[in-house]
Amino acid sequence: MINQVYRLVSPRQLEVTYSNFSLNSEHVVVRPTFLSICAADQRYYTGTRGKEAMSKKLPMALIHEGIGKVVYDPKDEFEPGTQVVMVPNTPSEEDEIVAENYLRSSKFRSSGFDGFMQDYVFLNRDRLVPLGNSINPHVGAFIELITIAMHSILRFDKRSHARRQTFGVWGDGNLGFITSLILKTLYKDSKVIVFGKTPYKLDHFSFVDEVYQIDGIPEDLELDHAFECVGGKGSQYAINQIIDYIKPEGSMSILGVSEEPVEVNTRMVLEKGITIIGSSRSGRVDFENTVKLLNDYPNIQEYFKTLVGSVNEVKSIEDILETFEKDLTTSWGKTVMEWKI
Ligand SMILES: NC(=O)C1=CN([C@@H]2O[C@H](COP(=O)(O)OP(=O)(O)OC[C@H]3O[C@@H](n4cnc5c(N)ncnc54)[C@H](OP(=O)(O)O)[C@@H]3O)[C@@H](O)[C@H]2O)C=CC1
Ligand SMILES: O=C(CO)[C@H](O)[C@H](O)COP(=O)(O)O
Ligand SMILES: [Zn+2]
Repeated sequence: MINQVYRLVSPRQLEVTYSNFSLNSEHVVVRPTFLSICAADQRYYTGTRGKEAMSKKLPMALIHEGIGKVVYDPKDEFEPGTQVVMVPNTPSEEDEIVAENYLRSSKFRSSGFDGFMQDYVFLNRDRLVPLGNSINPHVGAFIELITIAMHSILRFDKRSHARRQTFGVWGDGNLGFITSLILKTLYKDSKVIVFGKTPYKLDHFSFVDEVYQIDGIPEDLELDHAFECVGGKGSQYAINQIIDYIKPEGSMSILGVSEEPVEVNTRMVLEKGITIIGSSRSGRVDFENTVKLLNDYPNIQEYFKTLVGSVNEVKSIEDILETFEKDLTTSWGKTVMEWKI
């Protein structure tokens, strides 16, 4: 079977390549339906990912957030038409301590391994999680980003001390929204405070207890634990502000990706005995937990719908380019592609 793969070859330049796939293999074949653009895809698309990574990882198909429908399963375990979310992390070994997304041998789609911008995606059987019919497909498109927050909260829960009166979340964008919403859902008795830069964005966080602009935080404010969901240059400022406001022995989860190393006030990390928890990507179990969360708390989906920035029909390479450019100029929410190419 000839499959068309839409690969980024250099910044802002895509090419169609044709790859041959055997239907007799073990892979389940999925037709993507709704895809969503991640900040990581934009770093490759615009070429800001850094020269070395660009030359090492390109050409490749972008996008690691998406859902689709099964079109062919050689073992007939998935009915054709089954709605599934695709897991971008692809492990090749198991470890009893190290999770699949931290194994250096794992491949991650749209990071040196073809992502979901293809006519058909050929996936190992365990890289699909059935969605059922009660999940809105526009929200479904960015389930992978929800799994990132779920994964980091699970890591935090296992590693932090038990006092959870107040959580701080830095970042008034997509990941900050998702993380604070899940914290508010899972830790009902805890206070969640969001810290951001833009009043218009902070207005979307109607479900949290308090929001502050980062230049107007009360001096006596204190937090038990905090999540950094900023990334880029802003993450240095956010991390150091967290160190200032967190109580001794609190945990700080870092999720934002920075291209350059950031300077951290290690003296105060030591003096306060802060636990720093790095968190990257997610694995199958996080997708299962996330689908369960969306089904267990139908109300949460209503909030996630407010994170859908736009839904764009994609029928050609020009449409892909237009959608990536539109995403760059969008200040709020996720850019979703309805994949009709
Ligand atoms: N660990 C992981 O596995 C994953 C990490 N990420 C990373 O998480 C980061 C956030 O992603 P996403 O939410 O989609 O991006 P967004 O751009 O939507 O969100 C970041 C937000 O933080 C705001 N901000 C900037 N500086 C500060 C600051 N000092 N304090 C508080 N807020 C600040 C930004 O405002 P403004 O735009 O005005 O500067 C923006 O609104 C990115 O680096 C992304 O790559 C994403 C997915 C997975
Ligand atoms: O977005 C992500 C997961 O959803 C990760 O941040 C992304 O995979 C990082 O990868 P890269 O090293 O290619 O930037
Ligand atoms: Zn991502």
